[in-house]
Amino acid sequence: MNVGRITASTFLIPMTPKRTQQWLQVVGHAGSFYVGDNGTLLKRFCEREQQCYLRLMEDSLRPFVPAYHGVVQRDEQDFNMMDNLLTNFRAPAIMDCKMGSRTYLEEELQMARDRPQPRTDMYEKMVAVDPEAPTAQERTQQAVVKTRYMQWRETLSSTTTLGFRIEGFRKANGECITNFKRTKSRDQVKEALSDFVESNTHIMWSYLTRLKQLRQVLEKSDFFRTHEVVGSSLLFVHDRTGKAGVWMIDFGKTLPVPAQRTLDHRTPWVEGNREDGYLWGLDNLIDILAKLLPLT
Ligand SMILES: Nc1ncnc2c1ncn2[C@@H]1O[C@H](COP(=O)(O)OP(=O)(O)OP(=O)(O)O)[C@@H](O)[C@H]1O
Ligand SMILES: O=P(O)(O)O[C@@H]1[C@H](O)[C@H](O)[C@@H](OP(=O)(O)O)[C@H](OP(=O)(O)O)[C@H]1O
Repeated sequence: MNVGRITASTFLIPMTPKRTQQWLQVVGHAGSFYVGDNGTLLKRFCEREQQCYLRLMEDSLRPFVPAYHGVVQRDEQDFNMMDNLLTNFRAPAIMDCKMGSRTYLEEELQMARDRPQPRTDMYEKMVAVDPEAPTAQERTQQAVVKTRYMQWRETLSSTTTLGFRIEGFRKANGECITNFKRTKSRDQVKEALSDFVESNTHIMWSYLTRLKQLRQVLEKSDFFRTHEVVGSSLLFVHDRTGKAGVWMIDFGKTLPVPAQRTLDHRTPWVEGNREDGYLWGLDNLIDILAKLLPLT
């Protein structure tokens, strides 16, 4: 599904007479969401994502994902209905971190080999950041293949070196920052995280505690053990009342591995092993956040 990208925009759409539902999309494809009734969010239907949510509702990870409420139709299109994670926050700060050391599926790599489809939009996004990045052939074609673009994005940012990257955030004061394509080193990530939480140690502690709980649950989850989790994000939300939470979102590229196989999510990826580096990234994220706090 390619419905365009957004950098940051605000949707304040009243859905019920009783209460105004607030929602704001930090990053991701534009045009994929509607705000639903009673604190729900509708995301453009994706069967893979539906299958994941159905399984996650039965898994120990359930408290760490938005509750899933099935498929609904709007304007003759199907949507997955889930909880809007912003519902119980006031003017929240929101951050999207894309997890894992790889942002494309093994099957996408195979497809790119079998049927390469060079894209001009990705070439343009690439040269906008680094005019020197395209190869001579890409320059001639004025186009790049998607997996090559994704790999370039991974090495430019912290995806390859830390196993996660900050995609963007909105601070409690409404400021939106999405220019993290070159945020790569531990120090750069630290600085960005510190800016997001506005150096509030209470919020940092809350995030750290929640991430450690998530790690414990991930290490035991049947769902996680048996799925390649690619392009999924952690959504961080806090507000000025001191409330904070982190949830896993975006399972459009999360696939079951063949029966009898399992993943540990820390072993480095080599093509064929399906490893995604998710837990390695979470280890690094926890470590970086902990170092922002005194005496952890
Ligand atoms: N359940 C939710 N509650 C609140 N906000 C959400 C929820 N799901 C998604 N969002 C918002 O929408 C953004 C994009 O979500 P998501 O990653 O699912 O979309 P996508 O279009 O699949 O993204 P990508 O471009 O990475 O494929 C998130 O960064 C977040 O701001
Ligand atoms: O962040 P960027 O640099 O804008 O690049 C986009 C990002 O990698 C998305 O994750 C990807 O969508 P998927 O993860 O769904 O593949 C999208 O591909 P697309 O243009 O084919 O939708 C890319 O354009």
